Amino acid sequence: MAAQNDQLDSSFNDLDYLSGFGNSLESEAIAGALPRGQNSPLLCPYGLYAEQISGTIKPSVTHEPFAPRSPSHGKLVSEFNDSNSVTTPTQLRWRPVDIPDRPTDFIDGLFTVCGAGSSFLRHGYAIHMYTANKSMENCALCNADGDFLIVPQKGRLWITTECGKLHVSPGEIAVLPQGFRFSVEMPDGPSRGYVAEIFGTHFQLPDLGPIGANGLAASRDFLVPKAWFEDGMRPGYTIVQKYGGELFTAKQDFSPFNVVAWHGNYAPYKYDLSKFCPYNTVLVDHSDPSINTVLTAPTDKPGVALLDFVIFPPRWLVAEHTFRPPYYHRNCMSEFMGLIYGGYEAKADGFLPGGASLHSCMTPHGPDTKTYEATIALGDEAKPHKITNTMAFMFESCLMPRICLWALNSPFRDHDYYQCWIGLKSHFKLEDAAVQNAQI
Ligand SMILES: O=C(O)Cc1cc(O)ccc1O
Ligand SMILES: [Fe+2]
Repeated sequence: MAAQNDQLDSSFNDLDYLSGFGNSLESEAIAGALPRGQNSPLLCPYGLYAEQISGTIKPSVTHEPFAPRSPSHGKLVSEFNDSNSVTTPTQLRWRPVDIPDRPTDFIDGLFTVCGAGSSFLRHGYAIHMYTANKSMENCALCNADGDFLIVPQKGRLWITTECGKLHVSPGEIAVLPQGFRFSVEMPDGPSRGYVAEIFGTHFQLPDLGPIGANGLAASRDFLVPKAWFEDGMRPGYTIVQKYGGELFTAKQDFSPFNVVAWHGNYAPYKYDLSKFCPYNTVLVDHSDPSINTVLTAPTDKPGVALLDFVIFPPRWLVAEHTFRPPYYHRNCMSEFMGLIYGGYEAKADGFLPGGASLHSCMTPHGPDTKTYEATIALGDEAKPHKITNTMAFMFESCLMPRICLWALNSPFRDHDYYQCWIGLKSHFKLEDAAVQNAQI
């Protein structure tokens, strides 16, 4: 490899970021590299090419034609229909999927669980998971279908993008908008995580409404990489293009991470979930989980999300004479849940870090029997209580998901999930009601 930034090997240590959500930013790895006063000068500084999305040493078009990737991947879906997925209103749950022993990088380890709509029609979403153990080598992924929101559950991800480097640990998330080329290193080896992909829109911060100016995720905690580039020949470098859920490859002889400077408000970013400032009830009742929305991808209907990313972080539970765990419910949104670490307040067992559950539109769900009974046994004596060591999350959509067959038939599927509610007994006391009514 020829001339590169000095700190290539240590470049993920002590990374410095730009900050702010949706801000127009600019970054130069070499001072003076950004064209000033215009975007397309006849000659750019230092002999660079200007390119929309990036300002590069060589434009990204200089590659050989794309061809279907071999071996084909086969487990990524971006248009959900009866050729690749099925529907069921049944409550679904999965144990954490084992991380393979065979060398598997982020691309090979990625598989779709469920989703709705179509990347071709620019409306919908896909929920994927990955289990992998090795860095992508001499290749970069470019997703033409949509934006990726990556939630690592195990193992750090060192992500090189055309805008620079992001160092993402479990407990943090990264968003890689449509069209950016990126490469994922896995410094910890065995790694697992969740990915929400949205078609046709981008994530926003939720409107804070009556909360006012402060709270939930703060704009300044979203971190954007600083420009970083590498120069020189990289023979046999592969660009993997995800297009319509299929993967295509094209060869080029240089690294795509050759962007010396960039500006604009379209950039990858990361966010540390521990920075989230949760709001909740301070007297009675249980809030709708949308109160804990970190990011939302809207539809054209105000207030109806294509995909909300909601978290259940450590927090105080203080509500009086209230059933504090999530209430029993069925609702118009479909809820995919994952657990990054710890336990989840509605499930005493069976919902494990790295596992997942899906409760689709109008499918009833809620706390398992053990959680219900423990809550009732504690009764109204429950003091303010802090739930700690927990980070669960939900991808919630107004579109009804179809489920990929490999997820439905997975050996990690918990076929006994329904048993967690079967023991819920009727506590209805008809005699008490009769006595009370007689007294009136
Ligand atoms: O179903 C779930 O566990 C998610 C959820 C949590 C909560 O606190 C209230 C409603 C809800 O859907
Ligand atoms: Fe729910």
